[in-house]
Amino acid sequence: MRYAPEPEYRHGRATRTGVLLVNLGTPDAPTAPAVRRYLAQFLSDPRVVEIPAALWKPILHGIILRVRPAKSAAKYASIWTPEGSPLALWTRRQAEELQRLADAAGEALTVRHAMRYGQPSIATGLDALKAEGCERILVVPMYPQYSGTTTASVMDDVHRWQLVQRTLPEIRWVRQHHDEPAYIDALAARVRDHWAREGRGDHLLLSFHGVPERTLHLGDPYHCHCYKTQRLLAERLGLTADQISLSFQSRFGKAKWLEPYTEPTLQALAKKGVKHLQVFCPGFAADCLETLEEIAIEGSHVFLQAGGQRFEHIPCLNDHPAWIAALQAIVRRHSAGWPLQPAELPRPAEREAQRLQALALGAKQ
Ligand SMILES: C=CC1=C(C)c2cc3[nH]c(cc4nc(cc5[nH]c(cc1n2)c(C)c5CCC(=O)O)C(CCC(=O)O)=C4C)c(C)c3C=C
Ligand SMILES: [Fe+2]
Ligand SMILES: [Fe+2]
Repeated sequence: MRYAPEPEYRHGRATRTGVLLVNLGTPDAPTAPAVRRYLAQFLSDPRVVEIPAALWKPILHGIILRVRPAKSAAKYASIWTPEGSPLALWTRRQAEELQRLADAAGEALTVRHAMRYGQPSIATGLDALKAEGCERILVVPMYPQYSGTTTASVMDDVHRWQLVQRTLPEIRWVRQHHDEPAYIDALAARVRDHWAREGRGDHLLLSFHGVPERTLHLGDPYHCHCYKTQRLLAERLGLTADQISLSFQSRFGKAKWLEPYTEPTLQALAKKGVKHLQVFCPGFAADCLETLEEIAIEGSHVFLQAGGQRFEHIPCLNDHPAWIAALQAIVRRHSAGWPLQPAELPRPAEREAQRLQALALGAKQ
């Protein structure tokens, strides 16, 4: 059959609005086989690697998936928690906390989380929301800065799910939130919290995930979004141009990626005389391998080796209350016009009228 079976349909039940928070995904375990499964799905996505499949598949299966899983698994092992991968646990917690805020406000929202690669899948999340009576669903890719490599891929997967639905919910999505005031406020609150505990460093470096440079020339707005986030955050924190800068991390492969790269930037800052460096990753909604291993562990080594004296990684937004409140604001704005209150029950006066009508009908028979 072409279409997935519809959930049991109940007449007259209250409909709800669903929210699906979607992040990238992460392996199930810090082991080479689990990382291989994850990377095979991730790196086969043509949105992520824009090399013709005939050229890319032999490289992916012949080289990358033989070598990288063991190396990456060792890195994952260094940041793994008793509750699993940090990215998985923070994303789950973000959905739980947003649900709690909606419940407290009396809003008929059902919040779930999903992962673009690995589990829980986007299809599982959408199936569950539909089965819970959500006739309207807001998809929130947890990427503040839009990129074809990430945000668009989430929507590809949502569209694949839609192709096999007989009854479609109304779907909206948050394309980007890199300049949303509530997001900038949450970033500023996170940095100020850190300053209150550790003091203010000599310099604040914002490290964003990189993408191949050619995507910029082909029209991807990611690079501009990162710079705008930096400008707005600097304004909100009252930092001048020499107190804050931006770099791009996590380069993959041989091609040129967006510059400046994070690693040489860390060395250059130390050489320039920055003693106390604080690094913050506003492009990651949750701490993950790229922030906890690449920045907090490796980045720290690089900076100290180059002559720096003190290095701190400022945690990502994770479950910071200002960020959950920002998510609530983003959801409210994007669901404007959708009923967020539970479907209204008949009011007493209407019920009385119905009772009288029923009596009158009965008397006529
Ligand atoms: C191969 C190209 C890659 C592109 C393009 C890319 C873009 C991109 N990624 C994120 C966010 C995350 N990436 C993470 C891990 C990760 N990224 C790549 C490759 C590309 N990313 C790889 C191969 C990996 C896996 C780890 C490794 O083997 O090095 C993560 C962390 C996942 C976790 O489990 O913790 C995140 C988050 C963004 C935002 C982005 C484009 C803007
Ligand atoms: Fe990545
Ligand atoms: Fe990395």
